[in-house]
Amino acid sequence: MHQEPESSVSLYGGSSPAAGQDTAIRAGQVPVTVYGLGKMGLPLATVLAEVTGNTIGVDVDPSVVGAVNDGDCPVTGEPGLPDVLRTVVADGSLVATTEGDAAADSATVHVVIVPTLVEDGSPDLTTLRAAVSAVASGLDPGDLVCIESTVPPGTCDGVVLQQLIAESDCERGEFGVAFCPERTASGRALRDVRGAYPKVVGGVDDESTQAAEALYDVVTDNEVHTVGDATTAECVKIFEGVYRDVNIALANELATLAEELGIDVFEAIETANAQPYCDLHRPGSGVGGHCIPYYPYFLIDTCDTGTPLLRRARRINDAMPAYTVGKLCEGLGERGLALSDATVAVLGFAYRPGVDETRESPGVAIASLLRDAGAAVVGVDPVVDLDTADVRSVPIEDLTGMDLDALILATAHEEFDDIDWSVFESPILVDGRNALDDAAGVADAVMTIGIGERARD
Ligand SMILES: NC(=O)C1=CN([C@@H]2O[C@H](COP(=O)(O)OP(=O)(O)OC[C@H]3O[C@@H](n4cnc5c(N)ncnc54)[C@H](O)[C@@H]3O)[C@@H](O)[C@H]2O)C=CC1
Ligand SMILES: CC(=O)N[C@@H]1[C@@H](OP(=O)(O)OP(=O)(O)OC[C@H]2O[C@@H](n3ccc(=O)[nH]c3=O)[C@H](O)[C@@H]2O)O[C@H](C(=O)O)[C@@H](O)[C@@H]1O
Repeated sequence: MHQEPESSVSLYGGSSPAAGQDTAIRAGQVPVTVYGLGKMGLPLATVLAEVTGNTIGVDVDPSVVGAVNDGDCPVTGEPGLPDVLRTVVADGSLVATTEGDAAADSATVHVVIVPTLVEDGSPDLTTLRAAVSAVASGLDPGDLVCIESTVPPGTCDGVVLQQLIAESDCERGEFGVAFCPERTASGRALRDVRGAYPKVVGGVDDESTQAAEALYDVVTDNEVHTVGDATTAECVKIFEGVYRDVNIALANELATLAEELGIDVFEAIETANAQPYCDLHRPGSGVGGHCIPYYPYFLIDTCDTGTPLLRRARRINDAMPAYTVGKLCEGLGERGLALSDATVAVLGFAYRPGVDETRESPGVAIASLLRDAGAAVVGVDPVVDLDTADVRSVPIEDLTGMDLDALILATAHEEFDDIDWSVFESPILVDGRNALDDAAGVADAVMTIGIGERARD
């Protein structure tokens, strides 16, 4: 499957001195297989192909594999990625396949970056285990397995390592396992993978850490931060995520206080953040994606130690879609209208601007609450194909001809900046992202999360 170098070089077990490993990686003597070619896996596989010249990408979705092998980029919204992908496919540095077992056979480095989702508050490692099974089928002594999927603490040591030993012919100590988290965000993935931030690596043993350090020293333009073990590295990634969730919850709570106090919370936040000891986040209609809303459960559900703050933050953020709908009800009530009699447009189903992802998305939750209350709902999103049965999807331009009682902005896509608000007959606007200041002059009522009545006047 991989290009057959004169001799494959293993990174684990000291078969080549550290100095030689860099050269071997760049010479294509370290064949790499990446499992998962999604929003993060494809940019990662592309960069690994750039630096190793000998990378295979595995995905279970034949359409993804087909597109990649045609040199087409199935991941949207990533500046620069289509061109780099086309180049590494054309020169043979990257080949995609659905055949995980075969791709594992010829690799000496295996990088796993498949989804780790949460079902009913519990982390679901089914997909991770499936990818690890493919790795096990081709695992050889000297191989290195790097887990980049975000996982609960203890997964590399307690799940991945054990599964590899059970499902391969290798013993502990013959191969390496390291956790090497992706500190990457959609929309800037290529830049982030190449080294916007230091790369963290932590192995199940010192040799794994050193082997992973050798690999990522070649991949990142930034530093490689080694930590004591894989569990510490897993915690680094999750701590970053729960820090964000808790701080967004704080911002959301302060926003509701600001409305009672009649101030503009954004002015207060911006002013407070002007000194280095404060980093208040932004309040809004909710917290979406398959990362930030999920990561707290990687601690809540897997640790015995109580996590009341993480739980409370999740409840506060999960309540923001209902809070947003509640503001609409207030506005409709002032006109003697009930939600069940209203026609409402929800602007934004993606969880954040420009990203084609709706998991845990606030806009989706808001539309569902509106429908449950009997409202007629239309949805508008420039990047997401709305295929929910109960929400009629309309292009932005069709909004102007519609008889709408209200519009709710759930996600501030830049395309919404061009909406001519003057064409609407005095609708109620609920601004979930403080992004509609242009509309204030024309809409009858703009109700912004975090801005009180007095501050609006
Ligand atoms: N999306 C993001 O902003 C970030 C995600 N991450 C982490 O990266 C991991 C992947 O996330 P995304 O790339 O966003 O997911 P995604 O949902 O965009 O892509 C996942 C890809 O994996 C494929 N796949 C599923 N099972 C597979 C298997 N057994 N073998 C091979 N491929 C398989 C799917 O077909 C899909 O193409 C997750 O653990 C996430 O926590 C980390 C940092 C940022
Ligand atoms: C700690 C951190 O900043 N993590 C980043 C995060 O990226 P992600 O794509 O999930 O976007 P995000 O900006 O965190 O937004 C998540 C959700 O939270 C909302 N959000 C975000 C920031 C904020 O101040 N207020 C707020 O309401 C967004 O609207 C969105 O619905 O999660 C990524 C991940 O780990 O998957 C991670 O790589 C990214 O660096």
